[in-house]
Amino acid sequence: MAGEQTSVTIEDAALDTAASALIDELVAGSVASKLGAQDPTLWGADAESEAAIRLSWTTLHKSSRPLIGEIEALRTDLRSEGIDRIVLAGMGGSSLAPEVITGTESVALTVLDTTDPGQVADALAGDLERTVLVVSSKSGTTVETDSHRRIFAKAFADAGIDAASRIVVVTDPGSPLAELGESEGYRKVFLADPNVGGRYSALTAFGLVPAGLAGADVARLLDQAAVVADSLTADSVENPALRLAAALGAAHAGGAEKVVLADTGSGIAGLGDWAEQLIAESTGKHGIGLLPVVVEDSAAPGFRDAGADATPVAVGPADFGAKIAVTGPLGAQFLLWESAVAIAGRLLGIDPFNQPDVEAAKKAARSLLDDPAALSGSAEPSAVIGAVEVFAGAGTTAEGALADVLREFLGTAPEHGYLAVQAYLDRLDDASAALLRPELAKRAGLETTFGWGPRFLHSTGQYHKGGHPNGIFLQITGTPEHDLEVPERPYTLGQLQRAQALGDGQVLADAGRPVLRLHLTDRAAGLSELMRAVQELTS
Ligand SMILES: O=P(O)(O)OC[C@H]1O[C@](O)(CO)[C@@H](O)[C@@H]1O
Repeated sequence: MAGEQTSVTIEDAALDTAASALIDELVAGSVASKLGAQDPTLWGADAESEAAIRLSWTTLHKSSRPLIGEIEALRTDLRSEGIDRIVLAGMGGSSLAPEVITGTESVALTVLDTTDPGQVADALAGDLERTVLVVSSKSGTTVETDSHRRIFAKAFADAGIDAASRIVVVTDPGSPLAELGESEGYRKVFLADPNVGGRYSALTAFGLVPAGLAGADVARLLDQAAVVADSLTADSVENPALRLAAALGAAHAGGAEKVVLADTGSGIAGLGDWAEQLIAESTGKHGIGLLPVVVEDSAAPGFRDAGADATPVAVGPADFGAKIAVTGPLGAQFLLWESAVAIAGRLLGIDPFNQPDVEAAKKAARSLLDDPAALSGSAEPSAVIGAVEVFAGAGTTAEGALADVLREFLGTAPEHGYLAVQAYLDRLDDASAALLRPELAKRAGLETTFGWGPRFLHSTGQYHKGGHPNGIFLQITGTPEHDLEVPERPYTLGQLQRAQALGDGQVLADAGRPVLRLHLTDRAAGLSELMRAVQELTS
C-alpha cells in the first residue's frame, strides 16, 4: 500500500520556517512527552478537568488489544448463524472511523448516520435474516441512533426475528444505552473506555467492533498505531505530530485557517471525512479554529488554487500545490492526527476536548419537534422556482431565477469567508448533490465545504457555530418520497430530519450567519435545476 512510511513534510518554505519556530517551542516545553504521560494541564486551567478524563487514547494501541479476541469470537458466532450483514447506527465519532476502516479494506458495512427516511428504508430492505445492528453511542442518548435502534427492533420483530439477538451495543459504562442493553438482553454490550472522547475513539470499541464484525483486520490497525506511538510522544523536532501541529498552528496564525484535505494516493478510503470531525469539533470554538475542507482530489477547486486563507494538505504523497503532506497507514494516521490536533489545540489556546456549540442545534431541533405548526412549515417560501422552494434568510430577497438567488446569496460572503453546503438528503440516492461542491467552489471563489445533514452536525457543525464567523450556509432539504414512523416516538424520521435542518438554520441565523434554504419538492428534478443554475453563474 502507498504511504506505509509515516511522515509529515512541510512543502512550503515560508510555512516551514514559521512552523520550525513553533516546533522548537513545543520541544522545549516537552509537550509531546507530557501528552504521552496524559498530562491534563497542557491546555490551561479551564480545560484541565475535561482533559483529565479525555486522554486515554494515547495508549489504545495497547489497551484495546483484549477487544480483538472478543470481536473475533462474536463474529464467528454470528457467521455460524448465517449473520454476515453488519448495519451500524452511530453518529460522528461513533461511525466515521469504522466507515474509513472498512472502506479502506473494501469490506461491506452499512452505515446509518442519517435521518433520511429513504436511506433508512433502503437499509431496512436489505436481508434482515442475515443482519446484525450495531448501535454505537458513547452518551447512549443520541436521537438519530436511538431512532435507528427503534426502527430496526420493530423491523426484526415484524419479520419474526428475535430483535434482542440481533442488536449489539457499543457505549460507555453506565449510559442509558448500557442499561437498556442489559435490560433488553441485547446480544452483546461492549463497554468502551470512558476516558476517550468520541472523535478520538477510532481505536476503541467504537472503531474496532463494527469494523471487526464486518471483517476488517483490526489487529493490524493497532499494530500500525503501535509502530508510530513512541515517535509521537518524543520531544524531538522529527516528531510527526509536532510537525503537523506546528504547521497547522503556524498556518492559522498567518490567517490560513482553512485546511484543505485531498487524498493523493494514501491507500486510505476517506480519511478526510474522519479527520474533518476531529479537526472541526476539536478546534472550532471561541470564534477561531481550523476549518477542514475535504475536496475530491488535488485537482479539485479549493486545493491548488487555494488562496491566502487556506492550507492545502495532501493525505498521501506530496502533490503539486500541497503545503503539507501526511503519509502513513491508517492505524498510524489515526494516532498521528489525534496527537497533532490535540497539540494544535494548545497552540490555538482552546480546549480540544469539548464541543460547546453542538448542543444549541440539538436544542432547537427538540423544540421544533414539540411545535408541530412550526415544523410543518407554516412559513411560506420566499419564492417557488420549478421544483425548488426558496427560503431566503435575512438580507436576501430571492428575486429572479434560481441563478440570481444564488448569486445574491454568494454575495453575502465576507472576504476570505467560506461557503458550507449542507444537504439534508439521502447520501446514496441523492449522491449527485455532492457534485455541487466543486461547481460552487469554482464559481464562488470561496473555500467550499459539503456535508450531509445531520451527519455534519456532529462534525463541522461545531465549527459553523463556534469557529471563525465568516461562513455562509446553503441548506438543501427535500421532500421524502415515503416517511418512516419512529416506534414509540411522536415524530417520524422525516419530521426529525426537517427539525434538524430548521433548528440548525435558526441557530446559524440567530448568530448572524447568512443562511439560504432551498427545499426540493421533487429531489431529482430539484437537484438538476439547482445544478443548472449553479452552472449559469460565471466563475
Ligand atoms: O457517541 P454519541 O454520544 O452518540 O455522540 C455522537 C457524536 O455526537 C457528538 O457528541 C456531537 O454531537 C460527537 O462529538 C459525537 O461523536
